[in-house]
Amino acid sequence: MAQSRIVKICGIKSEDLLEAAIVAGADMVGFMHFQRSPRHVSIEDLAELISAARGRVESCVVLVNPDNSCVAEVSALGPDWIQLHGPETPHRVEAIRAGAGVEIMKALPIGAAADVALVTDYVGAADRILLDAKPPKGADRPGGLGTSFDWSLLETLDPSIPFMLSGGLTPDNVAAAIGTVKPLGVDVSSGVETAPGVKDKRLIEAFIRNARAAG
Ligand SMILES: O=C(O)c1ccccc1N[C@@H]1O[C@H](COP(=O)(O)O)[C@@H](O)[C@H]1O
Repeated sequence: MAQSRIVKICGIKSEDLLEAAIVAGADMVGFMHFQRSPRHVSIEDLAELISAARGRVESCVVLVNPDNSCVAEVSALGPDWIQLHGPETPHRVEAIRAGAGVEIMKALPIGAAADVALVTDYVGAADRILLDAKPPKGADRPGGLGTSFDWSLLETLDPSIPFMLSGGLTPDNVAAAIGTVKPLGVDVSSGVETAPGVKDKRLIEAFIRNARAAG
């Protein structure tokens, strides 16, 4: 039987919103641990959120170019996944994966055909690939900016590579994204918020409903 499309709601900061995402049918939730993000949560809050998610929905902690002590501290909390959203090389991803003992999702920025060509370097280094919009020069963070990229760039990607899609997805465009790109899953943060870092239950429900309806 074909696996249904994975829907990830990222940047959750409270148990209330975690509960809303679970009830709405999310497969995966993401928690940011990156000081410059408006969705940053502390290690103490991560511990609470991961334990509240355990056995109900897959949890994923998003880190940006973490050092080994950060990876150890986060993996000790027992998330299902760590998402690496910085400039980590394939070699560094492999090293983190070997030491962390949790599955690793590697986010890769896409802005041009040359970025698509780099994706294969990470296949085998990470357990899953996430393709996100390349941030503009001077952006203060590498993701969570609510900007999308030209999905037609992915026409040159090896079709045997499974990947999740993110970058500027919203309840209004998620069905078109799924129809066009046919990703393994979709990931959203800004598109289910009313302001940076402020998630909205109704937008979360609408995103999941529209993603499921797209098949
Ligand atoms: O959300 C952030 O602030 C963030 C900071 C640093 C790295 C990644 C971040 N977010 C992730 O970016 C993608 C796309 O987000 P959006 O839907 O375009 O807002 C997603 O995985 C976020 O969790």
